[in-house]
Amino acid sequence: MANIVQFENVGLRYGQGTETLVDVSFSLSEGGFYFLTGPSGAGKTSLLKLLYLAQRPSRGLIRLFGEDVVTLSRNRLPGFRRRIGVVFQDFRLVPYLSAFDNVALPLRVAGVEERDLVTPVEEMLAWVGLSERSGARPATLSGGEQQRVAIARAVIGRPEILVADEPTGNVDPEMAGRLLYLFDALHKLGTTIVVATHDVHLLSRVSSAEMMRLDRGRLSDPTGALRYPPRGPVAAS
Ligand SMILES: Nc1ncnc2c1ncn2[C@@H]1O[C@H](COP(=O)(O)OP(=O)(O)OP(=O)(O)O)[C@@H](O)[C@H]1O
Repeated sequence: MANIVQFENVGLRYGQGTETLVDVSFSLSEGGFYFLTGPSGAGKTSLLKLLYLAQRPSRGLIRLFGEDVVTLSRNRLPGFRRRIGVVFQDFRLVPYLSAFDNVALPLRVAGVEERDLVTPVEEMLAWVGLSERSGARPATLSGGEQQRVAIARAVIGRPEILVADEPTGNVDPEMAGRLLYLFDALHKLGTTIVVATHDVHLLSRVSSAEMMRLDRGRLSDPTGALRYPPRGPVAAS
């Protein structure tokens, strides 16, 4: 499998302080499933931000889809960002938009015609089990329902990489199981999945996942992702 992500000696420094990420080097294979773990403050969110192009590194090389993205011109960034879906821990749904319109947002931003987006949005809402809640605003949805809207929005544009930051932080174990089921379904379709999590239960449930561990800004295995011991297949709850 080709490398879809490559970091070489990446450093990230916010302001004048010490580096938050130090000499981070790893590569991710296309179609892989990766967990990023490490204690609070280790730099997981910072690493993900580099990956989904919300932040540029202070030094080092980052290649996405085979291209150097550190020196990428501003006008090419949106095209790259569209290839990466992001599920934020706090969902970041637009509060005044319905579930339908939140999921439709990336397609509208990409210029998809209204008549062409109804079917994919409805299919995506059905996939996450929210067909009945299509017209509901985020504030009237449960935390788990909001999260499923966030996932539907992240994957509606068929991203090649899906990044999720602490996706089980706000949901109960049953919801975490459903979430993993959705991620696994996407993984089976060929999407590369990267999930930052503290949730040891989650880590034990994807037998094919590889694990990366950050500690004080350094990857504990600088040569790349470590294979996580298989513990049986993903179970849908
Ligand atoms: N925008 C920022 N400006 C300055 N410092 C920041 C910024 N974002 C993060 N940091 C600092 O970088 C370090 C790593 O933070 P980061 O959020 O990446 O860690 P994390 O591993 O995701 O933590 P958690 O598990 O608690 O979410 C922390 O010391 C944090 O205070």
